[in-house]
Amino acid sequence: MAKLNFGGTEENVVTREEFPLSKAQEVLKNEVVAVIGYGVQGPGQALNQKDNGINVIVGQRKGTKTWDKAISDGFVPGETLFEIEEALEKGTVICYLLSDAAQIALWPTVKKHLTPGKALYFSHGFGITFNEQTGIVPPADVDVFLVAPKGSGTSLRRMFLQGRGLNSSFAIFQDATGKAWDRVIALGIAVGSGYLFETDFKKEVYSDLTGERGTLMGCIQGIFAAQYDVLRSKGHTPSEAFNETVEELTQSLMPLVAENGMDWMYANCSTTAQRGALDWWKKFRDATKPVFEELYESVATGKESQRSIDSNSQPDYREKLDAELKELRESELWQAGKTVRSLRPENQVVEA
Ligand SMILES: NC(=O)c1ccc[n+]([C@@H]2O[C@H](COP(=O)([O-])OP(=O)(O)OC[C@H]3O[C@@H](n4cnc5c(N)ncnc54)[C@H](O)[C@@H]3O)[C@@H](O)[C@H]2O)c1
Ligand SMILES: CC(C)(O)[C@@H](O)C(=O)O
Ligand SMILES: [Mg+2]
Ligand SMILES: [Mg+2]
Repeated sequence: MAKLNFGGTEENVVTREEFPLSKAQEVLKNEVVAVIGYGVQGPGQALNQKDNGINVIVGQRKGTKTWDKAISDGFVPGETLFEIEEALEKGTVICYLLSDAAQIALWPTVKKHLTPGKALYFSHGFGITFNEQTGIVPPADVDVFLVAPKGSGTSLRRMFLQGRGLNSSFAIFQDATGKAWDRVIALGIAVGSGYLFETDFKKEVYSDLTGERGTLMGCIQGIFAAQYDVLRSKGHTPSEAFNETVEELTQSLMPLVAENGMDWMYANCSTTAQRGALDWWKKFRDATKPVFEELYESVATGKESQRSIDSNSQPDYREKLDAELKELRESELWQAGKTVRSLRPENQVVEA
């Protein structure tokens, strides 16, 4: 494993030079990788493995939309697409990619098929770390590990098709066969990871739940809404408020941050903007830090995982989720965004 220096701290990272795809194919040549669940990560990971020449099968409930999606993605019923229990029986590696809440209900069935020497693969530390809430306690004679792509399953697939990889975390919880390391790294490469960063189950789930509730998703919507509301209340038009809050950020400035860091983005803006941003960022940090502390505490005490389990186990959770997403979509901010997005050249309808 390569040791890389991250701002002064050395960490273990597996690179594709060290563990090329040919090595992953060799390690997995006698394995049947059963991907259970075909939501967001399922398709990305299953298709990337298929394209990488891995013997991958999908386990889904027949008659569901996702079963049909797996067929349209090229999985063949009876050959590479099976009912969940059949796939569990055939698989030597079980990639458990149902939603975290759904993993609880299916666990007794999965456990039944975890015969000695098999591997149980997660893309999250959730089920194992919060096992008092999930009841997921694997038998001692199977390998248990995770590869958690740090991004959406949609991005995992898109970046793979572009010939790039998405960074993933990996962790081993249990090495029963003595081969867990080779197996997890081979799977990490096979699902389309660029680089694999070492962690443990608890750290992965604590950071992941914090990140998605925080800067990645929850916080960003919160600060967008706050700035947009202030601009609107001061008489700015929706388009001006949206452009100044979201469009410029995603289209112009974040790509610069992604390319070369925050200071470089700042340096490519006016001295006026730089002065203001340098004066104000610490105020925003100090205002939000207590909220992040509260969030981390809520994750660490198991409150967030319990809330996720409770709400996602309701029979009508999908309808409730859709209603909340609709409220967001129909808010003035995102309706203004829809019109602004339609003006991008790639979204212009060309008159015949
Ligand atoms: N979504 C992502 O991009 C992402 C990224 C990194 C890690 N993860 C992790 O990967 C795993 C899978 O996440 P996901 O977002 O793909 O899952 P998801 O929420 O999209 O659900 C996956 C599948 O579970 C099925 N499902 C839901 N309830 C079910 C039930 N009761 N019985 C049987 N099947 C049921 C759904 O139909 C779907 O096919 C989770 O552990 C998640 O935390 C997800
Ligand atoms: C894509 C995310 C937010 O990183 C993932 O953690 C998820 O749960 O979907
Ligand atoms: Mg997550
Ligand atoms: Mg994540």
